[in-house]
Parts: sequence; C-alpha cells; structure tokens
Amino acid sequence: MAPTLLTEEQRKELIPKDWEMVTGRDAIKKTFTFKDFNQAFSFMTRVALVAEQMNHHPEWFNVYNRVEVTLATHDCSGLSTNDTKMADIMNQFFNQLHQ
Ligand SMILES: C[C@H](O)[C@H](O)[C@H]1CNC2=NC(N)=NC(=O)C2=N1
Repeated sequence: MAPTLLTEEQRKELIPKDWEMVTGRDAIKKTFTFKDFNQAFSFMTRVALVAEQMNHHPEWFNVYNRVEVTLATHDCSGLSTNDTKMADIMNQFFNQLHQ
C-alpha cells in the first residue's frame, strides 16, 4: 500500500521531539554523534539492515563519528509513518550504542 502523508495530528504525536523539520521540505533531520567512526558505522550498519526490511531508506551523510540523517518518503513526497518509525528505530539504536 502506498504510504500516505502524516496528518497534522500524527505530526504532533509521532515525530520524535529531538528531530527537527528540514527548512523548505516536508522532511525531518537529526545529527547523531558517536565515540568514533567504528561506533558510527556500526549504527549505520544496523539501520541499513532495518531499512532493507522496511524498504524505507534514509538520506544520510557520515564523516568520522558523525551521521547526519534526513528522513522523508519519496513515494508520497513528504513525511509518512515510515519516517517516524525509522526515526524511533534510529533513536533506539543510538541509545543502545552510545554507551
Ligand atoms: C521501489 C522501492 O520500493 C521504493 O523506491 C522505496 C525504496 N525506499 C524508499 N525510501 C524512502 N525514504 N522513501 C521511499 O518512498 C522509498 N521507496
């Protein structure tokens, strides 16, 4: 089923508070900072496996211990529950890894 854009209510409820809107785009972003490259890439590896399972992929940039992430659903040109689910998963993985 094609993903649908989040309603106003869903945006208030489902977008994690530590993610911010991308200026001029219906997308959310967050920068994760890790101890080192190994931890950053471990995070990306775990997320990549889930992205494949979900068939929903992040837009991200990595340099050393930093991973800059933008989430949006191309199939509906904006935010869907796939993005809020992925944001939650990323936050969980970060908290587990960032000991
Ligand atoms: C053909 C393939 O199923 C689609 O292009 C999937 C792949 N991954 C995706 N990732 C994201 N972020 N948005 C999409 O709409 C999307 N669609």
